[in-house]
Amino acid sequence: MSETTTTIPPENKRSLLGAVATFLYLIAVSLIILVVWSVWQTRVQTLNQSKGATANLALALSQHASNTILASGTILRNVVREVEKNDVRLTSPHDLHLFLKDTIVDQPMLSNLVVYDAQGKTVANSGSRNSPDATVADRAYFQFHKDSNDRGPHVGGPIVGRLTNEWVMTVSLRLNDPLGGFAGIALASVRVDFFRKYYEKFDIGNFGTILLASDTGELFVRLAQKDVPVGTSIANGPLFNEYRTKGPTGTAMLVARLDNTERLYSYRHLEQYPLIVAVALAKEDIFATWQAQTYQIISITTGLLLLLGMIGFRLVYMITAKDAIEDELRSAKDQLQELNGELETLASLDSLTGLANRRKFDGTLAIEFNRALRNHTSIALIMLDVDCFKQYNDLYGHPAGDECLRQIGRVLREQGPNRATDLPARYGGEEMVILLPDTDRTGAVAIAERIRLAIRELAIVHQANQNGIVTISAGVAACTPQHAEHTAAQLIKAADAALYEAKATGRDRVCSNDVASTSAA
Ligand SMILES: Nc1nc2c(ncn2[C@@H]2O[C@H](COP(=O)(O)OP(=O)(O)OP(=O)(O)O)[C@@H](O)[C@H]2O)c(=O)[nH]1
Repeated sequence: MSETTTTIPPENKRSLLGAVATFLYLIAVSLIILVVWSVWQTRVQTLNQSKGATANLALALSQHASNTILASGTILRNVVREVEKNDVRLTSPHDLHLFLKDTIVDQPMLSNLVVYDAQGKTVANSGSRNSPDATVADRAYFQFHKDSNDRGPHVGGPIVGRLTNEWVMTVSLRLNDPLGGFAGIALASVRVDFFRKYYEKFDIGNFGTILLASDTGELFVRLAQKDVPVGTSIANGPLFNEYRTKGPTGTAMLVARLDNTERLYSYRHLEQYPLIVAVALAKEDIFATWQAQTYQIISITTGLLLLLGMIGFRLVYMITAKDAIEDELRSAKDQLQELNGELETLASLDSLTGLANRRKFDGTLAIEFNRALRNHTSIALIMLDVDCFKQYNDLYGHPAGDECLRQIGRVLREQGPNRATDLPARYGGEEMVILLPDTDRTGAVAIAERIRLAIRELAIVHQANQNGIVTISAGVAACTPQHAEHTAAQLIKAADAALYEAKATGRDRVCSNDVASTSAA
């Protein structure tokens, strides 16, 4: 029977398991790399978007501050024009007050408009209160205009307005007398609160901040959770360090000293005025959504990795189990083959004598006869029969007869075959045969004679037989088969005829015969 099951050598099984483990490991590592990469990319994107948003807002707020100052400057220019039409010293304070009062209407950013003379004393203001003895000669903006011919607006502060008592940013212009000499200043007080209210409209998260400061570091506005007084100096803080080292615009992640919070700052120095605006989003706010998404992704990835691990274990288990089942099947098949072999042997054996049975003999005779026919070799057959066996049974009983046949069978097994192809068999009853392929008549007769003597040597007592012991008679036939001339049946017939002759001529002897002479007869 041919082997049909495909068996996998153990080293191949090990390498298959190794390949499965490596494959799953690579999938897991790739998944982790992919997740880390995508999480990192999202973080970079989030940071870049925030950088863009804060930079844009800083630009918009710097524009707003510039426009506010520009508008204040335009108003002041009208005042200057009005005052310089005459000498400031000749201007009527009452008329000027009315003019200033008219001018400030519909200007919510301004808390006051004032005209000061060359000594820093108030000529007129837009408000109802006046302090004619008070002087601003000590204020920096007054000193600036006194010392400079510059006719552009000067931005100062933050200061608390003496008349309005509120924090303001000052925008001022120089007044000249007709000869070009210093005649005083016109000043607009821009409410710090105006900026604050505007900044409050923007969403800067829970911990973000917007600030407006002079470029020397004094705060006008700082919109944040923790309140810081107007006028506080942040000149030595990280934002101004950044501004001093990196230039007029920039973006940086900094930790504020005022509240110890890490923020992404975008700052911008106004192009024309000595002011800096900065917008900052807290790192905590920027990455809040990213962090939540990252936790979700990590949970899903962990789930996927666990699933992958379970699939891997299942796969390895299945491969191992398949191997075990294959091993079991193989061993069952081997056992089955062994049993089949045993059954086949049993089916071809005679149970009493242990010789081949009639079925086996018939099959072997057909095969060997054809082989002899093809190869032109001789084939011989010995047919032997126990002498007076009927009397033996009658005398000693059937069981004794069986035992006698068993002993004769053993002699045939031990003495009969010279070669592997020789076949001793029980032909039927107490008749036995020995098939001798590639053996001629002389050789077969010699074997038959040897067996006859060996059975005599058993010396099994048989009172009813001549000599008082069990003997056999044997008929031998042989031939070199020729096509269309000889058959196996003829060989049997010739051997049987020789046996008949042995019996007829006195038993305990071997007679031989030719197949040809038989078929001729
Ligand atoms: N005990 C036993 N006897 C068997 C067995 N097979 C055949 N016999 C007996 O063998 C005897 C054969 O007797 P016969 O054929 O008359 O010949 P014989 O008595 O041997 O006389 P010859 O052949 O002329 O010498 C019969 O009595 C069968 O019953 C067997 O398996 N066991």
